[in-house]
Amino acid sequence: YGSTRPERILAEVKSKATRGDARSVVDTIDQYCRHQEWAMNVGDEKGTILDSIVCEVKPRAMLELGTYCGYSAVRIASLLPPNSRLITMEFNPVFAAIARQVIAWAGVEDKVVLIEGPSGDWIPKMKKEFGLTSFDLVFLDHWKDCYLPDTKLMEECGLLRTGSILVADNVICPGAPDYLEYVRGSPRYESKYFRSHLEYTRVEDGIEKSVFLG
Ligand SMILES: O=C(CSCCNC(=O)c1cc(-c2ccc(F)cc2)cc(O)c1O)c1ccc(O)c(O)c1
Ligand SMILES: [Mg+2]
Repeated sequence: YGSTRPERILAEVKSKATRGDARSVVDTIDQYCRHQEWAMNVGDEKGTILDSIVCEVKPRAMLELGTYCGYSAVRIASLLPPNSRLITMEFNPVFAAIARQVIAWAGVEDKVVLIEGPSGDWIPKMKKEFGLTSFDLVFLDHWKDCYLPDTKLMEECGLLRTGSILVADNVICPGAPDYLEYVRGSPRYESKYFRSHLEYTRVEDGIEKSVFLG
């Protein structure tokens, strides 16, 4: 039931996942999207790659571009050390409203700040709005043709420091060719491709991890 896919995902979480248990929220969404209806969460396979990077980096300040239903926000927040923050940005108010409820159900709302609006408007304001110096880790999972312009904007706004890490979903499917060419060709990045599959399918996709060298 529910009129939109995100509403049906939220309904599934409320009926099947244990309140306050982030892992059960993640597993419930994966189960639903694998067996009932596909949705554009990073998913379990690529999610495991993301988990390993989050655990390795232990970010104090992390940014996610593209919240959707909050699946990866919950996944990431459950791994963050105490007094670390994930700022997650969603353009679509309908997605944001659902994500807030999924994040609350998982009990990670004290680690997640969800902001709504276009990334191009928000990125120049982040330092002032959040008292930030830079992001330790950025997860790009929003419009694929925004990966490159937003990366350049984050560089220009001084939101990346030597060692900041960019993790990009969907670099093969739907694909972000201009972004890939940039981070792989630029002397300012050290890039690595993690081969995987499009969430819940056998279609090839992958995650690109790029370290900003300053
Ligand atoms: O949806 C958006 C943009 S943000 C979501 C970006 N993410 C994707 O597009 C995305 C897509 C796919 C994918 C889709 C179809 C396929 F056949 C194959 C792959 C997979 C992913 O993992 C993704 O992350 C939005 C914004 C503002 C609005 O007003 C609005 O209506 C919609
Ligand atoms: Mg994605």
